[in-house]
Amino acid sequence: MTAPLLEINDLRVGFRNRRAVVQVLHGVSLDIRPGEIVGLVGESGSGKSTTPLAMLGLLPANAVIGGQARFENRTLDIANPAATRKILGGRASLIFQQPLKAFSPYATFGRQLVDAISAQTGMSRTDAGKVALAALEDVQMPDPEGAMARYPHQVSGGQAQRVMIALALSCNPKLLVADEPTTALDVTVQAQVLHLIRELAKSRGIGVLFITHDLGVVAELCDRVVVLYAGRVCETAPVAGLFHHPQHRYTRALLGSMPHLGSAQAFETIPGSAPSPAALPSGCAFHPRCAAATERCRTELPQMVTTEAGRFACWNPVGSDKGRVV
Ligand SMILES: Nc1ncnc2c1ncn2[C@@H]1O[C@H](COP(=O)(O)OP(=O)(O)OP(=O)(O)O)[C@@H](O)[C@H]1O
Repeated sequence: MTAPLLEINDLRVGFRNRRAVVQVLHGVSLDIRPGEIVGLVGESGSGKSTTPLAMLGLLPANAVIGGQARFENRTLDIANPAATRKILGGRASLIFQQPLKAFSPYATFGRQLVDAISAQTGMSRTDAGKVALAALEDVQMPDPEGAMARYPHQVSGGQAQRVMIALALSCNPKLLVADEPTTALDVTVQAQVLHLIRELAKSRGIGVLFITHDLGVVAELCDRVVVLYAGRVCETAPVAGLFHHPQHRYTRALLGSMPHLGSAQAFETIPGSAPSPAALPSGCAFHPRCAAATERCRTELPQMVTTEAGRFACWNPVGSDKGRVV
């Protein structure tokens, strides 16, 4: 197996407010290999966005960060966002949900791409223009030359998302963080953008961390999944294994809450709501919402168990229902 491009161990993040530090991530570990697409899923507030922002050195000044990270075999000083940015700058790119927020409405895409590429690489504007055009061709932008002359309001949401991906790819990143990039798109355009991300990751060996709350997208796109609950990884496994044999009760509940197309089976809702980081339940944070919770779940934090299929942290995993843990 190839060595990880990025490894994060025991990532802890808190946000300082006037009275205290509210802990939001409690020791998140994950890795991403070249060409691998890792999905990061979880409910709102579970820490999906905080994780990559910490990895990229993009958290605000009130963040208190701890843990270890390595990128391309170099140790990152994760507690020091400026030092992390220095190493990752130009090696990692971020795309997010609202592409139009990445661009000024007052300048053409061509001008903005050329500005960004020449600022990042020191290239002349003429050379940066050629790189920009090639990047628009790589993302299969219809009429790439025409797109260079267009303003952001003159293109569709899907096309703006392609330009943002072109911008992200123009610095030849090794790592791409995609934070819900297709949530605002209609389903056909969403499928095209997912296909594009997969093709680019595989052909260029880019490691992708894809953040989403949509398990359908994960099934279509990702190689491996990391499930977050209340700032902790509760399960991680290759996508097929996780969908067919989830171990953590929360993972199973999430899968059960997916609508099944063409199936008469009603989807289940997860009772209650995700806890606030400032008031986490004792033991397993999911226990108040879990029908299979035991006394141990209420009092003791579950330890991470590693199996051939993946890792999970649950005192009473789904596999134990059949008398065995797979
Ligand atoms: N700058 C900040 N200052 C204080 N608290 C923050 C800050 N950024 C995030 N948080 C808190 O950290 C927790 C995790 O937020 P995060 O945005 O990572 O969750 P998420 O899983 O991405 O949610 P969503 O799906 O809604 O985007 C939330 O409780 C959020 O309020």
